[in-house]
Amino acid sequence: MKHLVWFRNDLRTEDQYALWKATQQAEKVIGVYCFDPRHFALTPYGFPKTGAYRAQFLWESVRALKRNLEALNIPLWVFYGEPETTIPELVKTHGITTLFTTHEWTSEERKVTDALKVQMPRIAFHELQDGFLFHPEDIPYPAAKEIPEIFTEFRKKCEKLSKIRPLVEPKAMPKSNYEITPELPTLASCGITPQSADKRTAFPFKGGENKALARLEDYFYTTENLSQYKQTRNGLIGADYSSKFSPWLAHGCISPRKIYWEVQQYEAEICKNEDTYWLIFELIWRDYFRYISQKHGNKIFQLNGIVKQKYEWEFNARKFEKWTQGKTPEPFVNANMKELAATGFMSNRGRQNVASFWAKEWEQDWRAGAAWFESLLIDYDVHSNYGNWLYNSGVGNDPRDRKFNIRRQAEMYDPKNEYQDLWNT
Ligand SMILES: Cc1cc2nc3c(=O)[nH]c(=O)nc-3n(C[C@H](O)[C@H](O)[C@H](O)COP(=O)(O)OP(=O)(O)OC[C@H]3O[C@@H](n4cnc5c(N)ncnc54)[C@H](O)[C@@H]3O)c2cc1C
Repeated sequence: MKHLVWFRNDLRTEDQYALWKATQQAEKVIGVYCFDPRHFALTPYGFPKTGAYRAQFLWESVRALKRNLEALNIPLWVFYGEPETTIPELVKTHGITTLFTTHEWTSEERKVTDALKVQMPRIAFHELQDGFLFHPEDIPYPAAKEIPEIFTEFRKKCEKLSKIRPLVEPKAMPKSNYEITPELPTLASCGITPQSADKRTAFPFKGGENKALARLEDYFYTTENLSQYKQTRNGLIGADYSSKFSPWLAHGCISPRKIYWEVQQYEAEICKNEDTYWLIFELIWRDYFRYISQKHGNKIFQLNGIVKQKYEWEFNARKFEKWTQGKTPEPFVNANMKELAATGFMSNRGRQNVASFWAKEWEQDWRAGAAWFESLLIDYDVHSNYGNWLYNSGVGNDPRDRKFNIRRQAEMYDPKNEYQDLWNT
């Protein structure tokens, strides 16, 4: 059996189900990653779907994956091209019989997978559920339509009735499995001009599995910041107010299960408190939005979202420019938007405020805001981004439908104006 692992948002070797399965009883295993030109095209709003910060992080993550696979004697083929064009050719030249990949269900990803299946009818496709904390087969909801609309209900039932699966390791292949493959296409060939993040960045993010593990080691064991996580997570400045795991999770450089088991170890060895639990709590939010997107499908991209109530929305291009450039009447919103534009990152507190301002204060089409985040964020993840935008815009899973008082938020979370001074002056 000759196996191909098609990597997408799962750029790791440890605890990666598609790779793990592919390396069981295989005669040959190769990997493929495609920088899909459609991911670098312009959105209808006129800015790129993938901006320079995320593109750079992605490129670093793919390069790291290639090295880590090499250590397992597995070659990684990397193309700039659509998977529907490049993969069938690779399958033919390598006599591949079976394709392993992570199951993706959002419409753009689905279209690509389905087109590929049509083109390769003789290839056995294994799409594995991965990237969750609670595996879909282990949750107490047999069908996606049964996922509750209230997060707390989901969390409590999963915590009570589901177990987190142990980690899995791929098998190394014999040396004869390896073949030399071309270097990665450059970012320039994807139409990206590399851009370095502003020195004021909260974190100098670098892509790849090893960097993810290094951050985990640092945040848990070197600094023991995990012991204060719940108290500091609403911070705005610097590396350590929160874990900064999101870009690695979004690209699949680390699995949420790995983080979960590491928290268990930390709790056994160093300290167990509400703060250490809270990181798991937040990872459950991440899972929740994945399940919500499975449940509601394309509704998560639609103006009225998943609620029945209809709001009046407008799209004013001048307001959009002011919001994206950090030129609104609200200094706290401006500081956050400038940080995003200059670094590709923004704190969770900042994201909630700028989203609320755009959608609730100015009552503008929330999808434009979500598209801007998609372009800029290093940690862009379709489920978390659209799920949170729906939530903050009053068309998602927030039973309270809140609007943030931005001035009050700035007083509470930036009482000495340090954050606003950092970005607004
Ligand atoms: C409007 C809006 C858009 C967002 N878009 C994204 C996105 O595209 N990608 C993304 O990963 N997160 C998104 N978030 C969630 C959250 O802001 C980030 O995950 C978090 O700020 C990342 O920093 P951290 O890793 O230090 O988080 P930590 O506070 O250290 O949390 C640990 C992990 O828990 C998860 N998590 C925490 N908060 C949330 C949340 N509200 N929703 C889902 N998962 C969460 C993340 O995986 C995060 O890495 C968005 C939030 C808002 C309000």
